[in-house]
Amino acid sequence: MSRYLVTGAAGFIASRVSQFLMDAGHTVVGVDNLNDAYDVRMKDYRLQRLQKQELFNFVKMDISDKDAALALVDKGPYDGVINLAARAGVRQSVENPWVYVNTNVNGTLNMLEVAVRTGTKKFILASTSSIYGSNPPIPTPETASSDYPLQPYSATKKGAEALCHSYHYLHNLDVTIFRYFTVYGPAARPDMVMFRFCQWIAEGREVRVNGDGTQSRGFTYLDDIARGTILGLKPVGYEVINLGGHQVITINDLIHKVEDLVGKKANVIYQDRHPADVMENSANVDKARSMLGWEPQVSLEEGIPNLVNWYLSERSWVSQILTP
Ligand SMILES: NC(=O)c1ccc[n+]([C@@H]2O[C@H](COP(=O)([O-])OP(=O)(O)OC[C@H]3O[C@@H](n4cnc5c(N)ncnc54)[C@H](O)[C@@H]3O)[C@@H](O)[C@H]2O)c1
Repeated sequence: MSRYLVTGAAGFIASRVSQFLMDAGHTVVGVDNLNDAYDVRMKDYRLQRLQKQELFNFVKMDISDKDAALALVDKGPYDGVINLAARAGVRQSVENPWVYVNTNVNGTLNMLEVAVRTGTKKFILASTSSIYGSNPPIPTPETASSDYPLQPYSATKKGAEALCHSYHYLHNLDVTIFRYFTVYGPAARPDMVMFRFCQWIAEGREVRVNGDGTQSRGFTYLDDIARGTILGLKPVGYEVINLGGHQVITINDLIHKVEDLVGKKANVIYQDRHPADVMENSANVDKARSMLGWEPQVSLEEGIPNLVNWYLSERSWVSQILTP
């Protein structure tokens, strides 16, 4: 069985990736600094579930701290480093770009060093669809331009991707970069639209929508993303691969679906659209299909009820979670 270093392990995606790795019998060294980018109770919830399992070893640390990061060398060797820790989110990066550069660029550099210094052959980086800017071809292939990031978040991911390429070139590190499109599922990030809509509708709060709600998103279910990420552990050389859902839905239709499932009418307040928001996003996943044999399996018809039912079953505490 193998041993993987997973950063951001208390996070939405990395906690699921860690779970899937352990389900397959692998050991996970999970790293997270449990920062307060969003309500930390959500991170504690995910982490507690992982920490109940013997195959999980948690290290609380900041990946942007070089000395702390390099201490992970002594905890090696690893069969792969899966670097999913990041400051995520487009809008917050406009307000505090420094923390994004520290985590997403310096942190990735530190994890690349850990990989090289432990003789690790495989590195996975989480990147983002927002790297494609405001007007990419739809559905967006990996060949679409990512040369002109529109906010610091995308710019830091672009920098992280470039660092990965240099380590691949210099050290022959095998790298898979995943550009995830919008992800949703149980224990979702509270700053993202799916969680907010569930909470706001279920609790009778105002449902704030940026723009008129006609913008659409290709949502991808968490388990599909976690499965795809693990498929990316196979040797590929250096590849950038989209992982995204095959189904697109407008924000207004999403509200209607959640209303039906929760059994309450939403009190929708339409606000000005933020310039950092794109009108449409949807992934071309031909490359993931052909290189990894990956196919999204969970439809919105199945995935949205999974999230809403999770919310309702955990309502006693998730109703309190702060949604920025
Ligand atoms: N969720 C999405 O829709 C989405 C879309 C595109 C890309 N991504 C990328 O996928 C990855 C995972 O995203 P997520 O949605 O699970 O986010 P998340 O915020 O839930 O998870 C990230 C985790 O990393 C940890 N972290 C942040 N900075 C750290 C640091 N300096 N040191 C150690 N740990 C740190 C956080 O505490 C958090 O638990 C990120 O790289 C993100 O940019 C996510």
